[in-house]
Amino acid sequence: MDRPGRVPESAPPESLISDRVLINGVVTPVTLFSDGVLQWSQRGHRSLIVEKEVLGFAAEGPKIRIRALVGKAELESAAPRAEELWRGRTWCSSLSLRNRTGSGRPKRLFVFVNPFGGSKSASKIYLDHVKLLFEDAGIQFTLQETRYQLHAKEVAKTLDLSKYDGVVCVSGDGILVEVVNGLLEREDWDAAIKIPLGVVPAGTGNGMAKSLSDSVGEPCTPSNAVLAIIRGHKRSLDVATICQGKTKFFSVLMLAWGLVADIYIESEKYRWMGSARLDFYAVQRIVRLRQYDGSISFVPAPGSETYGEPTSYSNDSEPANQHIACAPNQEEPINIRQHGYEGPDINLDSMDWRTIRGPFVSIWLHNVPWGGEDTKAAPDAKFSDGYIDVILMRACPKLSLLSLMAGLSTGSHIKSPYVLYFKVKAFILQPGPRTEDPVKGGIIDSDGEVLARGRGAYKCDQKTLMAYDELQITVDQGLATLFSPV
Ligand SMILES: Nc1ncnc2c1ncn2[C@@H]1O[C@H](COP(=O)(O)OP(=O)(O)OP(=O)(O)O)[C@@H](O)[C@H]1O
Repeated sequence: MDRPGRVPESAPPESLISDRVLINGVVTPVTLFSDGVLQWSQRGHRSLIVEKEVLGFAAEGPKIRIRALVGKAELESAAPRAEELWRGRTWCSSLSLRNRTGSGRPKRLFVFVNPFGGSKSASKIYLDHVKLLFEDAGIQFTLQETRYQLHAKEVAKTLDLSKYDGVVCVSGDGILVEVVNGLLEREDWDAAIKIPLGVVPAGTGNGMAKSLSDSVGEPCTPSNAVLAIIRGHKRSLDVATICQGKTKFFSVLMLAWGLVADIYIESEKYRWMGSARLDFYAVQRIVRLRQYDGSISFVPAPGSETYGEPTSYSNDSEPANQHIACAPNQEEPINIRQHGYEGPDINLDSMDWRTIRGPFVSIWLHNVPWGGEDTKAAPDAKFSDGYIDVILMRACPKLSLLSLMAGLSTGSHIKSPYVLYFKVKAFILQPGPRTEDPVKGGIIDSDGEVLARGRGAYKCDQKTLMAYDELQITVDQGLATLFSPV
């Protein structure tokens, strides 16, 4: 608590309660003000903003234990220490009331931990940061380790949400996406999707956690993410519905086709390299650059109307069977859901569509600015503007492409003359074959899930949710809710 006291303002807040109490054995005058500042004198003026810095209180006989975060170093490293012992039950109830009411702090949370995500550090992050801070904040929580792929989605589909004030994912983005898909596949999806979702970065792809922390200029650390959840601030998040006929996937981060998808997915074979695999494989792909035929159509957001040529809406993505989807190279169809959210209720026919024809190097759609902790893919993306950002790359000299890819960490790639960057309300992707090898198709990836693999693409014998064919993407503004630093 080594901070100077409050800077006096012209109209000072009222004192709610004031007393002389024992702090670490020393009688000290303390005041709680109406703006939530707790101020005392001990070797100079010192203060705490109750709603922001105090995690919790506990009455211990005649004493109160206050648990607070004290200083940046502790905030970034580990759990805070229990700080001071104070006297008086009136204080306890005043502080608790201040701390709990109005701020929307969660009291009961359901916590997923993926022990196998990223560098397998989620369990340690849970023990070192999440568990301790939640305990200090007096939050009750239920822990669920994910045991297999899609386990989190399964649990989210049936969880009794009335028992919780939020669902937290100690993982990469993959578990968050599973939870969103699970919630939206419930019959009560419209109530279920309102539950606030928290992300504590513990995977390889922590794009959502990074987007949240960067929006307030904080480092993307587990402690910062946990504190944001404890404080209980919330923000809305757009959800994109990707559909092919009746098959749907709900995305909160991104969709990639072409170079970016090829780098993410094909570099899996170099997983042993850690995150360096992406840079290593990106250079390989740029040296032997592929281009893809195909086209995109979109409803531009205001300000993006000059991109592409006018066209009319047509949706040819209707597989024969209404409840199954089957990629052309698969023998067995994948069963899909029959209940739940069907996507935003908008009349696409009546909208002004535009189109751009390939060949393309890459098509990348982004919902939030960061695709990972080092990838500022869509610098202008907003959590809930109701639009998706499109980053379109055309063929360009290899050196320019290398410098463009290097600019991904700062977002400067969008200034390249070979990149088009604009916002859309709805989007249709018609993926085609590689220009230099037309018997081969590409990969379509959304939020880490391979949605479709074309003929001859990497691991094209594996099952995918959709066929390498036309996909339609629509955005539902602010459908989901996130715990957020502000
Ligand atoms: N016990 C488990 N064993 C194997 N895979 C799991 C397990 N639990 C969850 N998964 C899968 O791990 C994937 C990655 O999850 P997570 O969100 O933690 O990390 P990521 O950063 O998105 O990806 P990764 O770390 O794998 O690159 C998810 O798709 C999830 O289905």
